[in-house]
Amino acid sequence: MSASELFDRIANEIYQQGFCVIRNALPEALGVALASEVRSLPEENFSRAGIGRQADHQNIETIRRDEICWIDNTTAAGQAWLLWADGLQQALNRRLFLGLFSFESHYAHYHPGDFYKVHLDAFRGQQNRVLTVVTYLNPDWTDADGGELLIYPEKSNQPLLTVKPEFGTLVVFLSEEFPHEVLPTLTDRYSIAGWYRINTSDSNRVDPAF
Ligand SMILES: O=C(O)CCC(=O)C(=O)O
Ligand SMILES: [Fe+2]
Repeated sequence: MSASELFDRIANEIYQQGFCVIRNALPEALGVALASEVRSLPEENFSRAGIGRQADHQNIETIRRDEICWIDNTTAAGQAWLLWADGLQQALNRRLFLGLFSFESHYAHYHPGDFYKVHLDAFRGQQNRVLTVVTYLNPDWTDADGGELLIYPEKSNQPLLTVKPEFGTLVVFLSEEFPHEVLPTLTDRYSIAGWYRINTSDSNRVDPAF
């Protein structure tokens, strides 16, 4: 699938249903570079992620346990990823007039036993995170490894989708509309989670939602 075919497919599915899951979507060489980088970063580059300004440390650990490292363009892999994400941003803006303005993303490492309970990536009305993008960097993932992403409809606890965190799978969804969770993983689980924002007057506030 060419980049433009892939971006067309994402745009169509976002337009029609608000989410899409595509296997083997990430360009192979990019996935390989990212999978290798995330495993070679020093442990101290990763830190426990937060969930909200009020939550204390203990609370956070009952909700999410992953460790994250924000991606910038100081490495070749980071640069290639941000370029790819920019291509997707431009394609979605051209096709859907979404007005996506900026992109932020981090590597996430879930150690065995780690999870992320049901949550939304953005709060309605705050117009901060508009679109979530997740991709997985785990070659040889098996069903026994757990760690699935479950995506729920807005008002139901029956999952719409179960996604295995397999290398190259790409998940895109409207951040305000789909509660989702990561089931406990049994082995090390590596991914990237990213968000496109639109340009609001408060977009320069530090971490408005999270
Ligand atoms: O890794 C995943 O499957 C989803 C991660 C997620 O929901 C998040 O980081 O907000
Ligand atoms: Fe999320």
